[in-house]
Amino acid sequence: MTVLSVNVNKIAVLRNSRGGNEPDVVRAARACLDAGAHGITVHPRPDARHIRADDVHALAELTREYGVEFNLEGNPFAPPRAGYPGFVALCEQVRPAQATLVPDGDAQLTSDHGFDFARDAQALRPLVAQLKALHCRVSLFADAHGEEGDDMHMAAALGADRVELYTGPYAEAHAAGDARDMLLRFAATARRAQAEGLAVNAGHDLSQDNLGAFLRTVPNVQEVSIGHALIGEALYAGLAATVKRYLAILAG
Ligand SMILES: CC(=O)[C@@H](O)[C@H](O)COP(=O)(O)O
Ligand SMILES: NCC(=O)COP(=O)(O)O
Repeated sequence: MTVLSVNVNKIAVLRNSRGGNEPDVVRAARACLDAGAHGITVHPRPDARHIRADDVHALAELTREYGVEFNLEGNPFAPPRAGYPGFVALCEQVRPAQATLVPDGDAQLTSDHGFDFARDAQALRPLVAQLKALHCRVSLFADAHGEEGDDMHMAAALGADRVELYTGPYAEAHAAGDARDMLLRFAATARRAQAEGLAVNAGHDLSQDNLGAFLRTVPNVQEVSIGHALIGEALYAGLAATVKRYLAILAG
C-alpha cells in the first residue's frame, strides 16, 4: 500500500501572512492524522518563508505522540543562518523517521528538480552516512529519467534507502491532457530504482486529479507526500460548511 504523508508547509504560509499562530500548523497536522494520514511532511526553508525550526520541533513531538512517520525535507547544502540551524542539524535535533534531501535554493519558488548525482555524489555520501547514523531513513529527491542515464545506480551507491521521484513534470503533463509518455518514464524509473534496491516515494504537485493514474501505472510507490493541492482542495471542501457556521452566528 502507498502511504500518505501530508505536507503542511502551506498552513504555515497562511499563518506567517498575519503573524500570530492562526492557522495553527500543529492543529492542522493533528486533523490530518485524526483523518488517517500516515505521516506528516515539512520542508523548512532557510528563509523561513513557511515552516520554522520551532514548527519542526512541535511536529516531531506530535508525530511521536501519534506513532507516525515524520518526514523532514530540505537542502543539506544550505548553510545555517539565524533561525535555521541547517538541515542535518535539524535532523540531529528531532531525529525524523525519514530525511528527504532536496537540492533547492532560496531563489526557487518551490522545488523543481532532483539531484545531479554525478555532480553531487561526493558531497552527498558523508551526509547520507551521517543521517543514517541518526537512524533516519534517507530518501533523495530525483528526476525521472526513465531508461536514460545511471541516476538510480548512483543514488543506491550513495547508501540511500529511497528516492523521491519529483512528480512536477508528470503533474504538468497530466494537466495538459497527455501524460502517457511521462507515466511510462516514471514507471521505468521506479523499476530501475527498485532493481537497485531503492524503495520509491513520489511527490510534488500530486493532487486528487492526477494521483490515481500515477499509482495505477508506477509500480510499488511506498509513499506520496502531498501539500499544495491537498491544502487547496481542503479549502474548497470546507468553505461551504464554514460559511454556514458564520451565517448561523449572524442569525443568532
Ligand atoms: C520536495 C518537494 O517537492 C516539496 O517539499 C515541495 O518542495 C514543497 O515545498 P514548498 O511548499 O516550499 O513549495
Ligand atoms: N515532497 C513533496 C511534498 O512534500 C509536497 O509537495 P506539494 O504537494 O506541496 O507540491
